[in-house]
Amino acid sequence: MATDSWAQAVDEQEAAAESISHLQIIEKPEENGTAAYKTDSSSATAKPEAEGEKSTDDDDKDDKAAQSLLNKLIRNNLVNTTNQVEVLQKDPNSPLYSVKSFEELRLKPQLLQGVYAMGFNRPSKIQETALPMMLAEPPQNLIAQSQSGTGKTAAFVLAMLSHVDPNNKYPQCLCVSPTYELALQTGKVIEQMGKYYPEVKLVYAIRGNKLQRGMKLQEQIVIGTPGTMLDWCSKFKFIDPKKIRVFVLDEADVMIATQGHQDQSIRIQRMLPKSCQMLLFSATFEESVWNFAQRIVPDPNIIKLKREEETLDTIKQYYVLCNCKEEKFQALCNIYGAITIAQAMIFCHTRKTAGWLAGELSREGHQVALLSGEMQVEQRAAVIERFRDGKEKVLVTTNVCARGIDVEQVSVVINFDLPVDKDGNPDNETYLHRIGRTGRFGKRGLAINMVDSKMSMNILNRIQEHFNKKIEKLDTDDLDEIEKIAS
Ligand SMILES: Nc1ncnc2c1ncn2[C@@H]1O[C@H](COP(=O)(O)OP(=O)(O)OP(=O)(O)O)[C@@H](O)[C@H]1O
Repeated sequence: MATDSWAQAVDEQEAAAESISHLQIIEKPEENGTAAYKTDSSSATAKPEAEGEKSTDDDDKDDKAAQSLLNKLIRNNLVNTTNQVEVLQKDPNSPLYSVKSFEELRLKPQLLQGVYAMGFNRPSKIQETALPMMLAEPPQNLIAQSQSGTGKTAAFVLAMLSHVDPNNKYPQCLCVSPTYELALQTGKVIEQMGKYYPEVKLVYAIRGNKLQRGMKLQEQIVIGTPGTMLDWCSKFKFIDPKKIRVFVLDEADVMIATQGHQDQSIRIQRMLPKSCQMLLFSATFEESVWNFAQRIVPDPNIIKLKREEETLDTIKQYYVLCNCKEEKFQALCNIYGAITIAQAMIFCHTRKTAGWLAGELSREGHQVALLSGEMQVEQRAAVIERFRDGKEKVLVTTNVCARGIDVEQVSVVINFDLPVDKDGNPDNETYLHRIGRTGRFGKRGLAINMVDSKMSMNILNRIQEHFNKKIEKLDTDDLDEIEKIAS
């Protein structure tokens, strides 16, 4: 499986490189690169199912690199937020510039053309402040945090492309990403944005991309994973770190979740000149990320953009009392029999239950999509896209996609199993993620929780208390009552 996807990724990469001939992988990864790829991308492929009814939530949730890649694959536009950016300047007395248009940035015409060709009309919220800082002379260091999809990648790609001197045939920008697949995604953005700037070339420092000993890279931008990047700078000396002008560390929160990446990144950073611009990006900013960020980026400007709060205000919440999963399924059939549901997402605690439920529902004639942790990220993205396009009306899943999919188009969310954490306590955050809406999508929604034991009733009560929002009881044997909830 991994071998196929490796081959496919290389094929796609090569096709892209051919169409934009100036940006290319300099060598085809060698055969033994496949094993290395597996190591590098282990976090992006699903782990085999554990025996029995163990929850899959933990491994799915912890698989940050896979989640991040999934988000990138299924995203079709910018995530807008109404929140304001928080800015902490290195020098609080220096004026703070913010731009409302790309013209104000005085970009090279080729780059402005690339930006517009990507369909960007104006800078995103984070870009408004981050871009002037990144493009300033002398260069300023930056730590930026904002949720996935707010325009961070596009921003640092533009900064890298602006800072390289295409006349100099050696690496000037290094960008490290947590996995091979994530590096490829960033590479694609560089290719798109640099479409009209053919002098600038890109190379991937990823395992499997073996270069001849003693060679010196001529590409101006090197993007890759920390281990290979470090080897290329120190062991093999393909890159002269002293000539690097911009160092980007992307997805810092994902990076530190992988053993060794933190140290490797710090070792790369130490080889760079003092004058090198250091940029670090992260979707979240817990203590550990912050500590790491400070080691990578000296004297930083800091930009933070809070994620839009989710709320249960516009959601009608119900629970149904059952005794076993068969009864829960029957309750579900009754609900489907009574009200018209355009699209629903159904969450189960285990892959086994999800698989069983999807089977039962399709036997009843529903068009069902199943999203499960053993699927590769690309397969998950394909399932989500089909569901988004309305090709299937019901999506049965474990937690894997709760964060990846825009649920605003889904009118009904069913918790076939209530979300609990490792210790069996209510997972309020996941509950909110599954059924909540952000202020922007004020549409009404319906959430139905299936309760099948005293324990799950207790969980439900605690969730209810936590959010201080009543969850009404629903009798699914009473058709009239079900009909009322849809009104
Ligand atoms: N100024 C802009 N105008 C319109 N679309 C934009 C703009 N900047 C970025 N985008 C698009 O928005 C989406 C998200 O951008 P980007 O990937 O840069 O965000 P991100 O914060 O880096 O998220 P992630 O870390 O998940 O990649 C992409 O499809 C990108 O092409």
